[in-house]
Amino acid sequence: MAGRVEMGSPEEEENLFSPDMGNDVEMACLTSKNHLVSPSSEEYEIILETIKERIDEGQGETIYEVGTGEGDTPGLPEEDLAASEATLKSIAETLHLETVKLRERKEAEGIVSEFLLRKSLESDDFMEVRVAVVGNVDAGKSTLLGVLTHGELDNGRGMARQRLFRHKHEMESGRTSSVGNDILGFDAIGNVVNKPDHGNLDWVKICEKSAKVITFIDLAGHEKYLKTTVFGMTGHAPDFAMLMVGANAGVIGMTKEHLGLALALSVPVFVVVTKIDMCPPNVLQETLKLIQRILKSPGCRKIPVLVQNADDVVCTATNFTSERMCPVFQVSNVSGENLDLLKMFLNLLSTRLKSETSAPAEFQIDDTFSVPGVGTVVSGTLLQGHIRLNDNLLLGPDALGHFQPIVVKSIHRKRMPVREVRGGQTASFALKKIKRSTIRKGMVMVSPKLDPKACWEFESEILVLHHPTTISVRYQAMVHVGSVRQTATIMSMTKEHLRTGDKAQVRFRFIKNPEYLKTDMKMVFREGRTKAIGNISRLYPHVSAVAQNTRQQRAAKKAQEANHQINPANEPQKPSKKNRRRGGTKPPIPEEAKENMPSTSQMNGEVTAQA
Ligand SMILES: Nc1nc2c(ncn2[C@@H]2O[C@H](COP(=O)(O)OP(=O)(O)OP(=O)(O)O)[C@@H](O)[C@H]2O)c(=O)[nH]1
Repeated sequence: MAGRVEMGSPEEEENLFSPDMGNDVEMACLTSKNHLVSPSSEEYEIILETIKERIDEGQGETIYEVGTGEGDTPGLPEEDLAASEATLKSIAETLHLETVKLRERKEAEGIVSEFLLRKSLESDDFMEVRVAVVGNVDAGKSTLLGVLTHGELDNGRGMARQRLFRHKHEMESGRTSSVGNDILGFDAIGNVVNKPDHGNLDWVKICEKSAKVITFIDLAGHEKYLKTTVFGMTGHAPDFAMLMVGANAGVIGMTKEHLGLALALSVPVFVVVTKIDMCPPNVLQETLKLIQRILKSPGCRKIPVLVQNADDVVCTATNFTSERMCPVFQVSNVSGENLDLLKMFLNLLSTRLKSETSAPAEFQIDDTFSVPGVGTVVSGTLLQGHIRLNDNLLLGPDALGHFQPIVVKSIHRKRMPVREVRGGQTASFALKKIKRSTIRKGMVMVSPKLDPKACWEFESEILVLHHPTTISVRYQAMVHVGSVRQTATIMSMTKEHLRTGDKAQVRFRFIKNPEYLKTDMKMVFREGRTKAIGNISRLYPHVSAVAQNTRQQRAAKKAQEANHQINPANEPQKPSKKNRRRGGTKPPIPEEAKENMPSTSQMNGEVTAQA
C-alpha cells in the first residue's frame, strides 16, 4: 500500500545496494533506526533520493516509518524522534511533499511513528483507486456511497441514496452506463474535497482539488444483475472490492456469491457492516462471528481484522495487498459512527496496477458512446503504458480478427480534459473518423508495437465452482475475461466430464468474434448458477480467414470421409439422432448466450468474409 518504506525490506535492500547509492558506510546509514536523527549532508542526499524513488514507485505517495532500522530494536527516545521527524519534514519540503503523521506507537526502546508522504499533484493529475462495491440488496451500498460522496448522513429511510440516484445514470461526458460510478476525492493531507453544490457534485472540480480520487464501481446487488456484477468485477479492473453486509440481515442472498467472485479474481476484499445503529448487539455479534468464520474458512483463507481505531486502519491499509488481511468495518450511515475510520482507510489505499509507463500502451474498452458534437467515445482502463493526444493506436479486433489504425482526438479523465493518461488510470477517448457501431465492449486499443493478434480459441485451467450436473465437450456458457464478455464453446478438455469441484485444462472457442487475450488473465465461465473460474494458459492466435477456412474445409472433409459425422468446427453441432430422441446430452443454450448469438445474416457475413 502507498509504496510503504520499511528499512530492511527486500526492496529497500535492493536500493541500498545499487551501485549509484554511495559507499557501504553511507548505505549503512539508511538501515540504522537513527538514520534521520542528524544525517551528514551526503547521508541526507541518499535518504532524499530513496524517498524520491519510493514516491515514484507509489505513483505519488509513500508511507515512511521513523524509529525502526534493520536489526535494531525499534523505538527512539523522544528527542531523537523529534529530530528524525524534523529531518523527514525538511526532505519532504524539498521534494514538495505533504506529510501527515498517521500514528505513533510505543516500542521496546522508545517511540516509532509513521508518516504519509504525498505529492501535491498538479490540478490535472491525481492518483486513482477503483473500488467495486458489492453486497446483497438492501445492504446499504447506495446509501453509504451517498453519505461518503455528499458528506451528509442518511435518515434510515433512503434519503442519502436519493442524492445518488440523481447522478447515477450520468456517466463521463454525460452518457449512461449499466454500472454506476461515484467519486470521492482526497487532497494531499487526506481531507475529503467533495463539496456538493445544491446537491450536485462537479467531477471536474473534485479532480482538480484531489491528490487521490477513489472511484466506486457500484455493482447491483440483485441476482438478476449478476451478469453486470461479474462484468464490473472483470471489465472495470477494480483494485479492491468493498463487500457490504447489513448488520441485522447478516450474510444473506448474494453476499457469498460476490465474495467468491472477488476471491476468484484475486481482488482484495474489505467488509463494511452497515446499520449498526439499528441492530441489537447480540445480532451484530452473530453477524460479525459469521463473517469471520466465512473469511477464515478453507475456501477464503483470509485473516479478518475488526477495525476499531486509527491504529487498526493504518495497520490493515498498509498490509492489505501483501498479506491475506481482510479489514472489517462496522458503520452507521445514520449516526455516522466509524465512517471516519472508513474514510481514513480509503485515503490510504493505492492502486494495484503498476503504472508501467515504459511498456507499449494497452487500453481495454468497457463502454462505447456516441456524444453529440464529439463523435465516437470509448471508455475503459489503461492497463499499461502512456496514451497522449493525437497518438496513433490500433483498435480491434473486429469480427475478422483485424485491428485498424485510429487517432486519439481528445482525452477525459473523470470528465476532465487531459493531455495524457498513464497505466492504471481510467479514461475516455474521442476517436477520429470511426463509427461507434464498429466498436464493441471487449475490444482494445493498443500500441502498434504490440503487433496484436486476436484469438478464436484459447486454453484455460479451470475449476468448476458449481454445476448442477456435469459439463461435457460442446457445453456453452458466457466467458468473462477483462472486459471481454462472450459465449464460448468447450471444444476439448482433459477430462470427459466436469462436476462441481473438478479441475481440468479446457480449450474454448468464442462463438461470435475473435478476441484480444493474454495468458495469465483470470476468467469466469458462467451460465445461471453454473460457475467456473480459470487462468488462461494458452492462446491460439487467429489464422487468416482464408487459410483458416481452407484448413477447416479440409479437416471437415477428411473427418466426413472417416465417419460421415463431423461438422465444421465453428458451427454448433447438432445432437445425434439418438440424443435428439432423448432430448440430447448438450445442455440448452442459455438466454445470455442467445443474446450474443450471431443472427443468421451475421453468420452469413462471417462465412462470406471467410470465403
Ligand atoms: N438505520 C440505518 N439505515 C440504513 C443504513 N444504511 C442504509 N440504511 C437504509 O437501508 C435502506 C437500503 O439501503 P440502500 O442503500 O438502498 O441499499 P443497497 O444495498 O444500495 O440496495 P440495492 O441498491 O437495491 O442493491 C435504505 O432505506 C437506507 O436508508 C444505516 O447505516 N442505518
